[in-house]
Amino acid sequence: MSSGLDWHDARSRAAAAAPAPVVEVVPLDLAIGRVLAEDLPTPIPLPHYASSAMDGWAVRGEAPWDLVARHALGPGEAAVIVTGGLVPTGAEAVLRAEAGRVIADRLWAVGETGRRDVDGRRHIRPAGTEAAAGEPVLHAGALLTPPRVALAAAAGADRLFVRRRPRVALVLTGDEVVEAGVPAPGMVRDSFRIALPAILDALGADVVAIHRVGDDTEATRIAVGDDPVDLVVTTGGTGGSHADQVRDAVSRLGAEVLVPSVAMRPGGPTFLARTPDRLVLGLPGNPLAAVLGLLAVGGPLLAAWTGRDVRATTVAVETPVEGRRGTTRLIPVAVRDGVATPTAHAGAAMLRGLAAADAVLVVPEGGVDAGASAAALVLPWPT
Ligand SMILES: Nc1nc2c(c(=O)[nH]1)N[C@H]1C(S)=C(S)[C@@H](COP(=O)(O)OP(=O)(O)OC[C@H]3O[C@@H](n4cnc5c(N)ncnc54)[C@H](O)[C@@H]3O)O[C@H]1N2
Ligand code: MOO
Repeated sequence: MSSGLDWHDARSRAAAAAPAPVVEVVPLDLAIGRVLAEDLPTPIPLPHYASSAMDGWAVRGEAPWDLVARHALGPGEAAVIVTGGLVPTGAEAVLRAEAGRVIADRLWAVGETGRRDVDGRRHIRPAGTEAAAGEPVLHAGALLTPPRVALAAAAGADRLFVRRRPRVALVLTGDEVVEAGVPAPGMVRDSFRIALPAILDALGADVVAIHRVGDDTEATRIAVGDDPVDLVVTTGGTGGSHADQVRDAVSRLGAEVLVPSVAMRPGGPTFLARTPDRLVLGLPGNPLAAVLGLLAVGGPLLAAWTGRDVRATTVAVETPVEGRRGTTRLIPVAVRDGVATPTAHAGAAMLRGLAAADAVLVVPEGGVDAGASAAALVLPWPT
């Protein structure tokens, strides 16, 4: 395996490989977590009619008022109104229920509160105070959080134009991999079938097919090209030994290699290629190496593809972290009060280090001094 492409270059190339977004229309309940593809102007002002902010009476003119049941008030008239109710034309204020009293069919304002409600022309929410008709209330590229979808609903939307999530097939390679139970010596229990779809989901993509193949180039070629997907993520078989058939399989599909390997450790054998009809992200078989390859290269690819931000942060380190010449080191860290501590058992073939981590420290070749800050990848799952 060559030393690989520089970490930053690999990530830039991955981001640049993202295809133009495909737009689809989804109902509001399926829009949460998606990225809006077009600006959303509200067709109506928000609120779209003058409404009451309190339960009480809409009033016009001075007390006492005659109570009427009409949607137009003359001077000296009042009508019962509830919170959110349509304010009658001519109304100048809403007198709160607790600040008015009806005596012999006539309404009076009570006390200082009543006087303030009326004199201050209070508790009427005029139309258009939140947005004018035609004003965009959400912009293309917005991640559709629950309040943003609620805002779209308030503007009368039933469906939204969103970016389609990339469809992904997983191709898990390895003669020695078993999918259930306790593995015999020489066999390993699969780490990826459950974890990778969940991580890809968090990165904004949908795993729609999963293949298991042995260490066989032709079977791998067929599996990689099999499904109508946008991206294939493979595991194992990247390392350059005689059993590492994934690169050969992808080249048989006429692939252009975009990232041949990355100068990072672990995860260096990660590659990204483009066949005529799909992208292929090749992850190493070692579990930690695979997940870090996915975050390091798949992260910027899928961020650019789905219109989300690459999630990164900075953390401080208490003890110096050594760099490694020509390589970016990736170190799972626990983070407490902004200070990162490497987790134990973080070998490329292990999982405990990542299982205990809150972030992944990105150590440049010069290392990180004690007390200094360094970049860290944010893990796309709750920690
Ligand atoms: N001669 C060389 N050997 C290796 C090199 C190299 O450059 N030259 N690179 C090393 C590095 S770094 C890594 S990382 C691995 C990459 O390995 P592969 O991508 O080829 O993966 P495999 O050889 O198929 O498997 C490696 C390891 O991972 C285990 N594995 C595979 N699939 C799974 C799975 N689904 N769940 C859990 N574990 C899995 C597999 O059993 C092996 O133990 O190569 C180094 N060697
Ligand atoms: O880079 Mo490998 O990914 O060390 O295990």
